[in-house]
Amino acid sequence: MRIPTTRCFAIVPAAGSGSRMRSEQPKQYLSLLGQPLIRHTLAALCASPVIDRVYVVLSVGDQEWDRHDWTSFGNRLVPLFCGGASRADSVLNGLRAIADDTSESDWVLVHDAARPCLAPWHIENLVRELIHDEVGGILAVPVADTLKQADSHQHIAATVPRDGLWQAQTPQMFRYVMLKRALESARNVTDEASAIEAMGLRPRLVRGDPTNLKVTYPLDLHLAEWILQHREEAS
Ligand SMILES: Nc1ccn([C@@H]2O[C@H](COP(=O)(O)OP(=O)(O)OP(=O)(O)O)[C@@H](O)[C@H]2O)c(=O)n1
Ligand SMILES: C[C@](O)(CO)[C@H](O)COP(=O)(O)O
Repeated sequence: MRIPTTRCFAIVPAAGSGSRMRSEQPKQYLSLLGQPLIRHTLAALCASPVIDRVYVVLSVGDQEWDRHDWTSFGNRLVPLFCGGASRADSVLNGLRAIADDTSESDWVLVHDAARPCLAPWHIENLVRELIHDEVGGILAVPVADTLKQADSHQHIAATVPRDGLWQAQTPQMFRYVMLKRALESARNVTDEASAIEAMGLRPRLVRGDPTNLKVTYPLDLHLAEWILQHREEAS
């Protein structure tokens, strides 16, 4: 793939506590095929020829990071101990921390540390589709199941038409200055795209696939292991 002249940086929010995983360790450090889960995520991003540098946003008190050897990634990987109370805070703190190393028009790909099965083609498809886009966009997958709206007694109140509904993933790719301004003015956003939407803009949906899952619950760790071991079959 032609390397874009505009630079692309990755920011990896990795300062969460993983409460839904119900594990002693923050889930980003749980063992996945003998390596900390986060190493798979960082390896996928650092191996990409279209990403110039990977910044991983760790919690200020992260005790785990320094127990591992990250030297194989060289200077392509930069840890930032500036995680915040929410994922959006962590991303914004990361953007502020790299202000001197980026230009306003650089692209930023925000990717969850908790998505270790990111494949090269996911990154390449996203960058190819968005590199000349006015706004940017996200990897996402069309909803496949029928969706039900629950009432307060967990009975079905309604069936939600799934036409046009997509499940958001990461990376989410926006220009540095647009994303920083959007997150500085947004309130209670779940992802970068919703901050951009709050500015009245419409990010593009780039089709991914379910293998780029977010490890949220214990079962997800086993699914991620299977995906990484059966990458060819799974794609
Ligand atoms: N204050 C936070 C919260 C989350 N994250 C990161 O955002 C990503 C996606 O969030 P999620 O899956 O919700 O992770 P956790 O918040 O750790 O999980 P939980 O909601 O179960 O506590 C994860 O890589 C997580 O480390 C972060 O950097 N800073
Ligand atoms: C950003 C994200 O992965 C898109 O699906 C998701 O919103 C993260 O949500 P979480 O609650 O922080 O896991």
